[in-house]
Amino acid sequence: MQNPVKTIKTNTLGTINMLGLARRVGAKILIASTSEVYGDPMVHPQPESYWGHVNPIGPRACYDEGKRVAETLAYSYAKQENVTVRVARIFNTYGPRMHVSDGRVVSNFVMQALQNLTITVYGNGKQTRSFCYVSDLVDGLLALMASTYSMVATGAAVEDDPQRRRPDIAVAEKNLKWSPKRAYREL
Ligand SMILES: O=c1ccn([C@@H]2O[C@H](COP(=O)(O)OP(=O)(O)O[C@H]3OC[C@@H](O)[C@H](O)[C@H]3O)[C@@H](O)[C@H]2O)c(=O)[nH]1
Repeated sequence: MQNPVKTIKTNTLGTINMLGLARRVGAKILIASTSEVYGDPMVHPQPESYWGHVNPIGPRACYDEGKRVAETLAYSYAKQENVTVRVARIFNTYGPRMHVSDGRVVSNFVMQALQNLTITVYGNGKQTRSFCYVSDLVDGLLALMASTYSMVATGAAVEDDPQRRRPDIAVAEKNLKWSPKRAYREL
């Protein structure tokens, strides 16, 4: 990632600006989200109901978390401000008119093959992706914008209440020599 700070600013502040504009002019707004909201997923294939497995401070975090915040903003504006939002989680898309230095795998391999350069397979090459041809993506986005379907939840307040929380404090114990002093029974 070339510019992590600009990446997260664009995804957060940029989305706030656009959602504010949509509210002002009464527009329906499409949030072009990403499969990256699932991080390195533990569930395959990934349904919309899956919350993901994202490293919040990893090298991709500004993009992944920025997009997650963008989705949160969209649904918050929908619930609180009645903005009509549609969120599409776009997977790896390819097709004509990709920029030669886009950097994604399909255009990289095509450019490398055309220039007789070595194909750059990152890592062990065992990773997989689902690729979507650009016209299929456009068809899907048009259908989404034309539909009345929205994922805005209307359930009870406890709908995403975490089932378990318990911190592993080994790192703080080792590096900070910190551990909690008070047990429940003393309070
Ligand atoms: O030259 C390359 C480029 C990429 N790769 C590999 O190919 C795989 C795909 O990587 P890409 O850079 O094309 O993109 P990704 O699939 O990770 O994400 C991209 O498409 C999906 C969208 O949701 C994301 O927003 C977008 O960044 C990765 O495992 C990557 O390591 C190579 O082996 N060589």
